[in-house]
Amino acid sequence: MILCLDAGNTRFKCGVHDGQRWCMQQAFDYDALPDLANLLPVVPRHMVACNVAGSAIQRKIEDLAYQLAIPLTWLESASACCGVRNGYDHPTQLGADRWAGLIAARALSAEAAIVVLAGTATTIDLLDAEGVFRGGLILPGLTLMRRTLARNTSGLADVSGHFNMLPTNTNDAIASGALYATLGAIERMRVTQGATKCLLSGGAAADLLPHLAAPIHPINYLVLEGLLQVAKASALD
Ligand SMILES: Nc1ncnc2c1ncn2[C@@H]1O[C@H](COP(=O)(O)OP(=O)(O)O)[C@@H](O)[C@H]1O
Ligand SMILES: CC(C)(COP(=O)(O)O)[C@@H](O)C(=O)NCCC(=O)O
Ligand SMILES: [K+]
Repeated sequence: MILCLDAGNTRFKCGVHDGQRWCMQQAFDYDALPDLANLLPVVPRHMVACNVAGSAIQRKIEDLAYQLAIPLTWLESASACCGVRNGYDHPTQLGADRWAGLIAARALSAEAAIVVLAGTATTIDLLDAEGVFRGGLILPGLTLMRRTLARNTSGLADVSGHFNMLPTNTNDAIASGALYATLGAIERMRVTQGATKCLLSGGAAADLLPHLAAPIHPINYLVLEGLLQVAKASALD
């Protein structure tokens, strides 16, 4: 019984796996973290976590493990793990959530793939057919793009608009601009790297999905799948 926890900059994602299947997979606001023990369907035996949200969140996750009285394994980016090799100049600089996403992608298939995590930031990473992470992009996420425009202009507000190929009002122009920028980066990565297969995950994935060309594989909680692989490789149960 493994508790997998992915701490992102907006929310944390939590999954409980019983060795056969996920008993729970859910995204929570950080307010819920101190009480998470009461929200779990079962008592886990181990926790595997990754965190890109800073040291205060790290301490809260450590407190949770203490409260549950279970060992906590942190996933940190490294040179290699679970059949993936890390091509970053400094492998430990890579966000642990991206590393988990790449590990999950490799476990799902041995084909080359673009891994897109659409969260607070959007990351677009290339995993080649040999399991090497070759490099990737970091963009502001869709919400962050819209919010940044609103914060830094006097004429634009953060009001949700709709996607339009040729927007004719301000709100749609902002929403469509953020989508075009993100879709353009994904498609350009696919074309220039010759890897058309694309795995898509993250809280904003649903906004991107209708606009991306096949083959596109939406996967809920890809980072949790990567953490589970790490748990399995460490023979945690
Ligand atoms: N209920 C929600 N709460 C927060 N963000 C949401 C929600 N539904 C969709 N989103 C979108 O998902 C993004 C957060 O995705 P997530 O994968 O949880 O990010 P992170 O891993 O960075 O915390 C937000 O920036 C927003 O675009
Ligand atoms: C790129 C990120 C900010 C994404 O964070 P998220 O959107 O998941 O909250 C995170 O993976 C991070 O802090 N990475 C470290 C730098 C890097 O990956 O190069
Ligand atoms: K992300």
